[in-house]
Amino acid sequence: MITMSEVSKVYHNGSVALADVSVEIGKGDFVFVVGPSGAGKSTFIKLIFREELPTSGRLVVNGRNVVAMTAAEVPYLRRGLGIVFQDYRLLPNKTVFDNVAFAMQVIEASRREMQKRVHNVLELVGLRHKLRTYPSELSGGEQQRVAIARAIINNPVVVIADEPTGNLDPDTSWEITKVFDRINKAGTTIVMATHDKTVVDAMKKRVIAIEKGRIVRDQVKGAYGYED
Ligand SMILES: Nc1ncnc2c1ncn2[C@@H]1O[C@H](COP(=O)(O)OP(=O)(O)OP(=O)(O)O)[C@@H](O)[C@H]1O
Repeated sequence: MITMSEVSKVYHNGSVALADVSVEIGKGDFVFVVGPSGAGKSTFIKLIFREELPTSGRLVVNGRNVVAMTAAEVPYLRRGLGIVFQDYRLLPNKTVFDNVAFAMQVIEASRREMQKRVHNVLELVGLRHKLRTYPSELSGGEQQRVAIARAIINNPVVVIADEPTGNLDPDTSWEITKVFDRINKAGTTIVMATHDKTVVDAMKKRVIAIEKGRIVRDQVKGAYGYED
């Protein structure tokens, strides 16, 4: 699904965010990316959806060469990815239903099929009853559920999430993690950068730890491994 080979990322100001990273993430994996602040976790996520380009190295995502890709090809890459952020990024003037439906790539789906699909993903994240609600009327956890529904509406092969529980209390963080687990159990690869020790330790999934831009640990049933 994702193959990084000797990937480095140096920002314009000289900051070395990633140095010589090689890693393979396979279909159906559930991976936590952990590490101290400034270690390179967000950069790792940004490279996968080509928000940033590697300075050197090779990166293949869903069979696409992300480095050689033209700007016109980027939407095709992103169509195969679901992306979730810490701050939800919902459209404030659209209802829950419309936020999710808006992201749907309608090829030849009828309106009825489209509605069914939106209802199904909202059911999966536990928000079917909030269809006509606006984001400002939802709690943080509910807003993140909508963002996850939007991320999976096109059946992505991989869902990547950067600190998705960063603004949420511990109980809500756990609920959101369970939603990701449900999506993973249906076959979708999950890559989640997080500072959430409780969640990582409870889930016992693969843990990739990054420090100063380098992978220092890659465990199959890992733990968070830091005190914070
Ligand atoms: N756009 C940018 N321009 C310059 N330097 C950057 C940029 N983005 C990140 N950096 C630097 O690259 C390094 C890695 O940053 P990154 O955001 O990937 O870390 P992180 O592990 O996600 O940190 P945090 O846990 O605090 O979110 C840091 O030194 C950071 O200052």
